[in-house]
Amino acid sequence: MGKTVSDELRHEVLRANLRIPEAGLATLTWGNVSGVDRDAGVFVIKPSGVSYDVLGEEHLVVVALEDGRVVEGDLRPSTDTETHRSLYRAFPSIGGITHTHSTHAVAFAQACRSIPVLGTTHADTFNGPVPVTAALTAQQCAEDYEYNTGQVIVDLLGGDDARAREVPGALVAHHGPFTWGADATKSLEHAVVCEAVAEMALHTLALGTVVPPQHLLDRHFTRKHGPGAYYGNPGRV
Ligand SMILES: O=C(CO)[C@@H](O)[C@H](O)COP(=O)(O)O
Repeated sequence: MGKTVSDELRHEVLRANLRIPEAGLATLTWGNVSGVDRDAGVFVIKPSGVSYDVLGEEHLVVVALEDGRVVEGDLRPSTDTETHRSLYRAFPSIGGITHTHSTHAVAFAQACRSIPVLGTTHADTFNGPVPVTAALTAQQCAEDYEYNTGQVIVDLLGGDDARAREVPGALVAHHGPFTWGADATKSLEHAVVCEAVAEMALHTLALGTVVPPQHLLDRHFTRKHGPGAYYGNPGRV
């Protein structure tokens, strides 16, 4: 079978995966990045359990958006593959997805608290708190757990693609952050920002929170992304 995805997409997905340890976002192999080719109806994702220091383009796995079948690749795709697939199918603007277990974002996920907007660093990327999902139900865990891990994010955002563009990430309760973007590279960059603002928020909350003025937050988001509807309650956790 000929190659199902471009060399460019493979290279971009590999590079984004290798930036997970470079950015200090993962312990062991606790993170994965994918990129989608919607015209081909597939996405490329990191194989499960493969260490970043041996990861190569030849290890990446190509998966069908429609039903999750492996269409190319010899290794088992990431355990989070169905979560990625669930998000790609719900939000058409998403071109890439990153999942990590980065320490400070996971702390908020484990506390079931959103990452509040406490400053312009956050507002530059996320037009609202990085929200946290409800915990998966026993049934959601028993059936299609990984797909449902994506569905709780979809439910959290109301399936709203516009909101997914303005707040390109969410915390899965008791688990960790998923971020996304126009491509794999942007999704990784959003994962870096998510972890950075989670750490900043944790320190700010310890010092005593001062809710930033809305006009300041709006100015920072809109100067980079254009006008948008502001979601969420600034500073409320
Ligand atoms: O969320 C999890 C585990 O809770 C995963 O992200 C693993 O930490 C990485 O799994 P693979 O991508 O190696 O299958």
